Amino acid sequence: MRTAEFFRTILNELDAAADALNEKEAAELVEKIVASNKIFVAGAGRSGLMAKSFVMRMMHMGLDAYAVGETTTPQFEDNDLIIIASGSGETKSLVSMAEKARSIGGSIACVTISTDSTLGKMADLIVKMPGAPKDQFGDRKETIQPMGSLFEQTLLLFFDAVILKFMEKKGLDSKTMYGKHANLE
Ligand SMILES: O=C([C@H](O)CO)[C@H](O)[C@H](O)COP(=O)(O)O
Repeated sequence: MRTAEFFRTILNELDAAADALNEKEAAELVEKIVASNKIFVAGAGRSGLMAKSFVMRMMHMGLDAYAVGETTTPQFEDNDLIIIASGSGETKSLVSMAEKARSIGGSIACVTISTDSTLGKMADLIVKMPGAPKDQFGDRKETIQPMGSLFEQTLLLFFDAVILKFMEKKGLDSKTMYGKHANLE
């Protein structure tokens, strides 16, 4: 297949993913972000990279948002929210993190394919994503892509859509947000 055909196949997979998104869950996540003091986002591997891009845009919107694990990330406290992105919902480091957050008393949101997973069951708020988890266990037909690629792409686009919802709600625009963009690059 030509590269452009693979590209189109990926876009078709993402098109189907958009149709499968749950609007109510997305709206609840936006409300929870608005209501929280600090917002922490966590994920491992490629899911973690998508999580970091979300944190960056939240910072551009003026939110007190952090990626877990950075040297400058502060304490999680009981009025805070942690958003955990995990396709499988079983990544061990994230489960421990959720347990710690639970013991502190803050809220846990989980963006995952696997709502019945350990993380899914621990979460106060779940956003279910379409797609296949990275082990692609069973006879999966959702994607031609390896491992969790479709989930990770969906995550990036979902988070960008959440940013647009937030911007609409708060009357923000790109120009204002660019005022907070790093200028020591
Ligand atoms: O890096 C990853 C891998 O390349 C899968 O495509 C995953 O994002 C990482 O292993 C975390 O997994 P999940 O917690 O199941 O998202």
